[in-house]
Amino acid sequence: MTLPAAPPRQLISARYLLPTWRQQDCIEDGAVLVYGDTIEAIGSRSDLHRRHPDLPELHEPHGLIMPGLVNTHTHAPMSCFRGLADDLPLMTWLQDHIFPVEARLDRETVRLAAELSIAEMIKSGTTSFCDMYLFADQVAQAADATGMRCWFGEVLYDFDSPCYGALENGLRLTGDLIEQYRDHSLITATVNPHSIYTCAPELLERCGELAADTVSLLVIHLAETQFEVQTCRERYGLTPTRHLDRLGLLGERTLAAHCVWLDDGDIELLSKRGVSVAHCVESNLKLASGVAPIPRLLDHGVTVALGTDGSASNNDVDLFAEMSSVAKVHKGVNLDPTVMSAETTLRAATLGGAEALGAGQLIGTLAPGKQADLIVLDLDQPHLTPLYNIPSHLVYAARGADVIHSLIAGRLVMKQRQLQTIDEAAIIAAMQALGDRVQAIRNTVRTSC
Ligand SMILES: CSC[C@H]1O[C@@H](n2cnc3c(O)ncnc32)[C@H](O)[C@@H]1O
Ligand SMILES: [Zn+2]
Repeated sequence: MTLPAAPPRQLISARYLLPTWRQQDCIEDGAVLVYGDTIEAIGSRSDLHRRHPDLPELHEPHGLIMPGLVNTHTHAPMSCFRGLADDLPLMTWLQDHIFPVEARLDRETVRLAAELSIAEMIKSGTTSFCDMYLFADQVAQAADATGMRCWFGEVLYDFDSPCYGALENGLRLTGDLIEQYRDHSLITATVNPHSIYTCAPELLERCGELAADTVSLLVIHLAETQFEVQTCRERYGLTPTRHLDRLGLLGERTLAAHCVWLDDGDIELLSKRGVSVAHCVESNLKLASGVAPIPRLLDHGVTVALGTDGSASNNDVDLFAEMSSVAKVHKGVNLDPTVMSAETTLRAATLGGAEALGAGQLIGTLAPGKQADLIVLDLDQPHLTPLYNIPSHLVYAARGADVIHSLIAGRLVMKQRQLQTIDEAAIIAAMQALGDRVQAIRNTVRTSC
């Protein structure tokens, strides 16, 4: 499918415009003036109409325009393993079920499954995602073909990879991908050591050096389970966070996924070093890993963003569902309904995500000069009526399926819930066929064990 070009100048307008995560910033009968991939102006519809009377306009009289959501931790191709193994703790799930089938993955599967997740993300309001996986160039190609904004990286660990074979090749591949995508406007390559329990200290150090030398984001799973903390203490006498710090990996371009098991010293260290946290509450709940101390991290000034993790541990990539879970879980575990307010949660899903990816100047809010990454929701729905407070509805009542239009860098990638850059029916049919092949692989793996 060829990508439709963005009209040079267009007006997107609706009943409400929420340019940030704050109710006080809401503009009634608002509009966004888009010039190419950039926001030229935001304001009242009547004012922008008066100044630009003849522009093409996408108007939703019952709609809400808001920033596109940012999913900061995904394994997009894991959509092909959705529902394959559930109701297990992380290490059993990974070692006995996921790693064996991943060892037989190929490029075509990764490409198809990544595109399926991108379709699901766009249909639920996400306009940017940060992905770690095998055959990661296929994730980048899927993003490129569909017009999605993406940070991606090839996973690095001590064992051989079905993608690059020996580790040395993986480090070289990562460097090459960073160079290859350096000038791409929507896609950025990152450095991705999997975790402290799959990467030896030497590998972690080399990843830190590569990220520093190439000024790249370093993404890692950190302190996800009690098992990880215990293993790290036994092996290195340190918590996972202090272990990474000793190896020089904690800094402003570090994005740590999960961060469930942190002590006070770890939290202070993450704050001091400027590390951002990708909070994946639904995956952590489903794998029974625990609940990350997000209110305490926020109190310490840590940038908190949201991630869904892969579709095999969530089991979807819908950030609206994630926001609802995030806001409620922390109230429940802290016995305090004031923590993780709707506005705080919405910030984490938008500007927090952008900041975690080093793109706070580019995306995450709607403002002149920023990229035109925005979504439009249909508010004319029973579950969104009446309306007193927009962040409240977005976090506690809205669903991904309420998103009707989506623009990424000024390009309309979904119009009236029809994907414009993806042949949705074809992808679903292909994935159904692939599911049968994955099942066959799984049966082979099981009988050979
Ligand atoms: C090969 S890229 C990513 C790698 O991580 C595995 N994975 C998926 N979810 C998690 C998680 O929550 N913690 C640790 N590792 C995870 C995935 O299966 C891939 O192997
Ligand atoms: Zn993960």
